[in-house]
Amino acid sequence: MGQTVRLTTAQALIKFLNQQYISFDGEETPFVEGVFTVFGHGNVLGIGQALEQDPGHLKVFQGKNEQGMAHSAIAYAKEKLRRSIYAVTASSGPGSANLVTAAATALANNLPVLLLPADTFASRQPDPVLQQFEQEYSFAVTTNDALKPVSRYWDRITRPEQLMSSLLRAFEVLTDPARSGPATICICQDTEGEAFDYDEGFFRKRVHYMDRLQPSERELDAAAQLIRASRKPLLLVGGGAKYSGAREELIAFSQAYNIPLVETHAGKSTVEYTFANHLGGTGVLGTSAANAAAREADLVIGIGTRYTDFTTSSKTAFDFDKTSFLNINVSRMQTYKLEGLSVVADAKASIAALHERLGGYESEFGARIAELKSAWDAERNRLGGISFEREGFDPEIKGHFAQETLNEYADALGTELAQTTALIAINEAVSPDSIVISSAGSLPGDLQRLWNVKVPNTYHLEYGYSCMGYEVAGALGARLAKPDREVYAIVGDGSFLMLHSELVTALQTGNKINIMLFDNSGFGCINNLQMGNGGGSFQCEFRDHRGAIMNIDYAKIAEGYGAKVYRANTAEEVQAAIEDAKRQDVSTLIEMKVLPKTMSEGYDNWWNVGVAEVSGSEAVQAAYARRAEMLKTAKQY
Ligand SMILES: Cc1ncc(C[n+]2csc(CCOP(=O)(O)OP(=O)(O)O)c2C)c(N)n1
Ligand SMILES: O=C1C[C@@H](O)[C@H](O)[C@@H](O)C1=O
Ligand SMILES: [Mg+2]
Repeated sequence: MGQTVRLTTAQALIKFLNQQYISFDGEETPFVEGVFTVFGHGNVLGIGQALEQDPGHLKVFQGKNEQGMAHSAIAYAKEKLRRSIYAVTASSGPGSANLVTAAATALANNLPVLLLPADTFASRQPDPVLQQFEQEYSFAVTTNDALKPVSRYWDRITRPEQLMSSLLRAFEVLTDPARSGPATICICQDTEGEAFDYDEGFFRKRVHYMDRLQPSERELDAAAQLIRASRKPLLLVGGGAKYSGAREELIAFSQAYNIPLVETHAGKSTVEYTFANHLGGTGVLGTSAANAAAREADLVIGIGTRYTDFTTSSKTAFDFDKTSFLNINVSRMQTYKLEGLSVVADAKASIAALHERLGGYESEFGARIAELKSAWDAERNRLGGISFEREGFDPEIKGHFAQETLNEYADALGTELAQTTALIAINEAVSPDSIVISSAGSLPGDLQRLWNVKVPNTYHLEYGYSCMGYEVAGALGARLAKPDREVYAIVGDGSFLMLHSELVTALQTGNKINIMLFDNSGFGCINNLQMGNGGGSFQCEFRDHRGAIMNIDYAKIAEGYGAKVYRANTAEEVQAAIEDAKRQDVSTLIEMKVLPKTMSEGYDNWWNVGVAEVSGSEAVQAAYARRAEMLKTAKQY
């Protein structure tokens, strides 16, 4: 052993974080950008002391809610294509518990984040320490154990020297594209302040290489053979393609062999929609063009996709009798799906290598791609110009609300604005390199279908966990990653109510975000789901104890925090507000009252949801029968 340096566990942690670098395609950059903190007794005297004494290059932010700040950290990593992270420290007990949702969000989306919740005392001297719940069957169980199932790596530090092996393992996971996710290191609150003579070698600069996993010759031969045998292959672009930076290879491949390209939420904006062969989002929230191409395809080339239910319309989007799958993914597990041919490799490297093997090949899609795209573009135009009528209005979500109910909403909210019209107006008004971010409710569907991307990597949807409350916090993370871009959080009233406290952090730190608040006074998409499956309207509208539709002044709330706010209830007002918001340095909120049932829906999609098998309602029985019929056409696994 060489020289040693006497540090507390927390000081050693911060020193180590400063020395981690990532190397991707030959470019070497620091891996840990900073630390989000909510201090409590569990971490302020340990990690807090260490950061106050010497943060090194780490930026330190004071979060307002542990889940919120962890969402900011996750969004930052997503925007940085997983090549840079924030750490998040929480105090023990409730602070740790608040991290669970965020950890699961990171896990479902394969996004790296280092979680550092404090734990109870290693010595157990003060037990029960404040916030220790004393599980009777084991004092070793603490709130932090709830993070185990939602972490890619989890450890508890009860002695200072344990930190060394733990951190090495955590960073091995955080920098591995195949297993990227949350690494959680829980440090006992007394241990944080305990000192140890650390080997100085532990704090030397360490470079983590994110090498591109190359496909094998066998994989490439088999894949090329499969494509050559296909008449109508389809490129399905998932998040892995985006993280790998495969845009140019995908465009060249698609162009060379006239193969249409469709995308998942995570893959969206890897290739801009202005590319001629791009048919938009696929699956439950897909465009008519993408879903038609998927049904016609006899080979799906899935690139970095998890094939979620939303992507596959619960395994009904394809004609499984004739369609095969070629799955390119750095995760071997993902390549096994849908009986696909596995290529366990990096997307960019694989597409480039396959391109070289397909000379002379051409798909049989011919002019069909342009035909599908122009039909969809016409439909999108229609959705951008929906105008509400007081009589005989036929909303996109049909047969749920009678005209009187829609009129009641128009009166209560003082609006006639349709959601699709508002969203397309926003798409046209923001500068094309802006980042748009969302995660839950009905807006992801409209975004997936209607948000036309002109600049690559400008669409940020957390739809692995579809966690309400990600939008505002995520916008802050995206802004930290791209400080020169405008960032727009596209958020429903329900999601805003669930969690928006990092707006205060954005205002406090001068990191401008724009919140586009769609207020339809309710959990709109869930109301659609219940009513679309035979139910009534039950507990999803925001009505008060007298049955009146609630009209909440969200703009006033944001104004109270210090944001610049706008109220915009027509497409023109929305666009004018955006123009003014662009000129602001401060964070903004644009409140739009939109009518329920005016989000987009349909286009040959299906979602398998758990309809009641037994019910006194004929409508529910009918919904159950429809589901049973659809399941007959679905692939079972
Ligand atoms: C944390 C969390 N809780 C519950 C849900 C289930 N859920 C999905 S969408 C939704 C309602 C969303 O309402 P809002 O944000 O107003 O969007 P809208 O559907 O009205 O556009 C709910 C409760 C979720 N996705 N995330
Ligand atoms: O339950 C859900 C239904 C989806 O439509 C929605 O987008 C998502 O947020 C969700 O959780
Ligand atoms: Mg709503």
